[in-house]
Amino acid sequence: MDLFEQRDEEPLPLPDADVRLLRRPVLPLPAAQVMARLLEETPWATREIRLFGKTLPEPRESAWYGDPGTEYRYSGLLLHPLPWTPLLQQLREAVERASGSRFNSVLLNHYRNEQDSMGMHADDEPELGQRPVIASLSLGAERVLTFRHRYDRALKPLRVPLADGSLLLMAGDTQRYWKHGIAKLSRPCGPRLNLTFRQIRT
Ligand SMILES: O=C(O)CCC(=O)C(=O)O
Ligand SMILES: [Fe+2]
Repeated sequence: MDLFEQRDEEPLPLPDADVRLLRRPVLPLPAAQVMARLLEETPWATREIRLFGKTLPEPRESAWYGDPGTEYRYSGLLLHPLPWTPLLQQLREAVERASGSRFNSVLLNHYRNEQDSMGMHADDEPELGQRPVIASLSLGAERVLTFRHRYDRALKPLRVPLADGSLLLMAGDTQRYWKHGIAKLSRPCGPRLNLTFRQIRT
C-alpha cells in the first residue's frame, strides 16, 4: 500500500496500533525557521546510555523540556526537564490543536547526519501510562521511521518516511505491540530534528 495515497485522518496499516501521519503543516511558522531557531537555542547534549553493562554515547543529540515535575526515566537516565521556551510553548500549542491531546513534556532529538540514528524501542515507560498518545514532529531532512511488531513475526515491518513539517501521532496500543526506530543511512543526509511531545504522569 502506498502511504502517500492515504488521507491524513486515516490510520496507517498497522494492526494492534493507532498511528496517523499528518502531512499538512500544523506549525504557525515556516518549518525552516523553526528548525534554525531550535538548532541555535537548544542546549544540545550527547547523552551516555548504559547497555549490557557498557556506557556508550547515544548516536544523536537531545534535550528534554517539560512542566515542573515531569522527570523522565529512560535507559538508566533520570532526565530533569528544562523550562519551556516561548518557541517550544508555541509549538506545543500547535501540536495540541492538531492532535486534540495535551502534552506536558517534549524530547528533542537532533540527527546531525546519516550516521545518527535511534534504535528500535517502544515508548512504554511506566510514567507514560498504559496507552500513551505521543505526537512526533519532524523538521529538516526526511528520515524513515520503521515499525516492527513485537510479537507477530508474520507481520512485515512498515517504513514511514517522515517529511519536513509532518506530525506523526501514535496512540492506543501502538507502544504495547510495536517498536519503532530510525536506521542509519548509507547515503549522505543533512540534519533532522524530531520533537516527541508526551504526557508524563507526575
Ligand atoms: O526521530 C524520530 O522520528 C523518532 C523519535 C522517537 O521515537 C522517540 O524520541 O522516542
Ligand atoms: Fe519513540
